[in-house]
Parts: sequence; structure tokens; C-alpha cells
Amino acid sequence: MSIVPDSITIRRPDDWHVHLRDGAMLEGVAQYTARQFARAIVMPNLSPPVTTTALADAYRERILCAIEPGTHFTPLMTAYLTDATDPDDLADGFARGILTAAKLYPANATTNSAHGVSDIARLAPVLSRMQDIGMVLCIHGEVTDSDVDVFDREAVFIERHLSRILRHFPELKVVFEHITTQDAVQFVESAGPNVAATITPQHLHINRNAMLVGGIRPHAYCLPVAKRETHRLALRKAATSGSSRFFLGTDSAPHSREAKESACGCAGIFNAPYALESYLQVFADEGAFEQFEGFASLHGPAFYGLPVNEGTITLERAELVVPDTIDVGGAQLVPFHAGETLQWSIRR
Ligand SMILES: NC(=O)N[C@@H](CC(=O)O)C(=O)O
Ligand SMILES: [Zn+2]
Ligand SMILES: [Zn+2]
Repeated sequence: MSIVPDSITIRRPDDWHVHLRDGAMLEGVAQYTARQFARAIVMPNLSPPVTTTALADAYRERILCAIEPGTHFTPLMTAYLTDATDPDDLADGFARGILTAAKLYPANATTNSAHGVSDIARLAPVLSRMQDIGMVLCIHGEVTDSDVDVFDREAVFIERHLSRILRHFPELKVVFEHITTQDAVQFVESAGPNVAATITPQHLHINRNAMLVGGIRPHAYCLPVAKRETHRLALRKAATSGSSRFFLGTDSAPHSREAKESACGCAGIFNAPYALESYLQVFADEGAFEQFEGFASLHGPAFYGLPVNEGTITLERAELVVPDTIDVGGAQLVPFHAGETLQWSIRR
């Protein structure tokens, strides 16, 4: 067993995958992310989605308005790829610093993805341009074919699509997002340096039993769905390995309590309020304290070609009781780890 210190100070971290939503929900949740992270890659799956540079620019303004004055937080915007995406618009948004990445959702893979790409082959001109200009492609890597079991959708995506995308565009910078399987870990490890992956706190903490044993637990349901224990262990190993190809992306995805606790509950876990505390617990339990800063604060900027943040954040060993619910503009959200006691707290 390695020695675990009582506090840890790291460079300010970033969240490389978050859903901040819009309207009242945005107003309520943005501050939780801004308190923990200096920057965040903001997902474009609003309804309707953020498909152009102009829409991303307007959305960025709304996010900045939702952040409390005095908070230093930079939203990094993404454009949602559709069958109609214009490569010139993407390149223009990227050159002007409005867009940081583009996002590929296979049609109907997840929340608000009905406008996603129906045939990845049609994206060739877009992907080719992104490869040329060094713009990152973020991918929700699950197939949506109805004959594929929901627990196999990520592994089948690698085989049917991801390998092919990288064969055609071998220099394209790809983030395989919120990976949930050993297959994805192995794929990223054996791919070139232009391929990386984000890992969420929930996929490091829970396996599918958390969702299905002793009653159905909608607050543990997100997409890609948590897999069996062997996969969780592979993800913990990857995250804490020190490999620069794996970095932090919470996939915090708030839905109201009613939308989650329903006959057809929404996918998504709201983990923004205690994301760092949750991740650190994993690194502490794995005896990988020294790898925490790389995962949280260094590997992501290096991959995106951005500077690391100035300033630091300190977490200390101090119990933290996660509330059962969090009130956000009148709606109740159930956070990840609701009712549990975490062992680490951010020093304020
Ligand atoms: N992760 C989720 O379960 N849900 C996300 C969409 C996504 O990231 O796939 C959402 O927007 O609710
Ligand atoms: Zn996703
Ligand atoms: Zn997401």
C-alpha cells in the first residue's frame, strides 16, 4: 500500500466533456462546473443542436452570462456535426477561436442526437478539413443499429466505424469520449498519438450492478451505459496509469429528477458539483496520487494543444456528505454520489 497524503495541490483542472444545457438549467448548473474547472469542452446537444459557428458563439455568450461575476471560467465550444455541416464554417469558427472541436453523434445514439450523422461516410469532406487544420473530433462512440445489444454498442462502434475513420484520416485528432470498456482502452493504447479518450467519474466508480441490482436505479443510468466489473477495472487502470492519452471528462449531464425517475427515464448523470472529489477518491484508492494532476490538468491541454492553466487547486482529506438533491432553478437534480460520504474536499 502506498502512502496517501492529507492534501494534494494541482494545477487548475479542465473538464473535457460537459453538458451545460440552456435556459434555466444552464443558469442553475453552470456555476458548479465553473467552480471546479478553469475550462470545459461544452457539448452542443441542445434542442435544436448547436450546429454552426454562429450558434456556438451565441451559446458561449449565454454561458458566460450564467457564470457568477469574478469566476474565471472559459467555455470551449463545439459544433454538432450533421449531414449538412459546411467544412468552411467549421474551419472559420476554429480559426477565429470560437470553436475548439466538433462533435460526432451517430444519429439517435443519445439525448438530443436525432440530428446526428446518418452515414459517417458522408462526413469525409468535413473530416478531411478537420484533419488538415488540426481540429479535434469528439466522438460519442456507440453504434445505434437496433440489432446490436446496448452493452456491445461501444465495442461494435470501434470495429465498424472508429477504425475506418482513422484508416481514412490517420492524422485526425480524435477524442473517444466517455469510454466504458476494456476494448476502448486497448484501442486507444494501440492507436497513434492523435487518439485519446476521456473517462467519467461514474464509469470509474460503478458497474452495471449499481443500476440493476436490488431495484432499478435511474440515477446510475447514463450513456454509454456502465458495463461489467472487468471493464470498470480496465478504466481505473487506464485513468491512473499516467498515460497522457486518457484524461478527465465528466460528462455531467443534468436531467430533472422527474425526467430521470420515469417509465422512460433520460440518460445522464449530474456529477458536476463534486466531480474532482469523486475522481480523486479513485486515484487515492488506487494508490496513484502522483498521476492525478496529469489526468485532471495536464494531458487534456497537451492533446488539444492549449496551455495548461495558471493557478492551483487544493483538495484535502476531509469528509464531504453529498446532498440527496440539489435545487436548480426550481428543479430538483439528484447528484452523483447522492447521500454518500466522500473522503476528499476542495479547500476553499
Ligand atoms: N451521457 C448521457 O447519458 N447523456 C448525455 C448525452 C451523452 O453524452 O451521450 C446527455 O446529454 O444527457
Ligand atoms: Zn455521449
Ligand atoms: Zn456527454
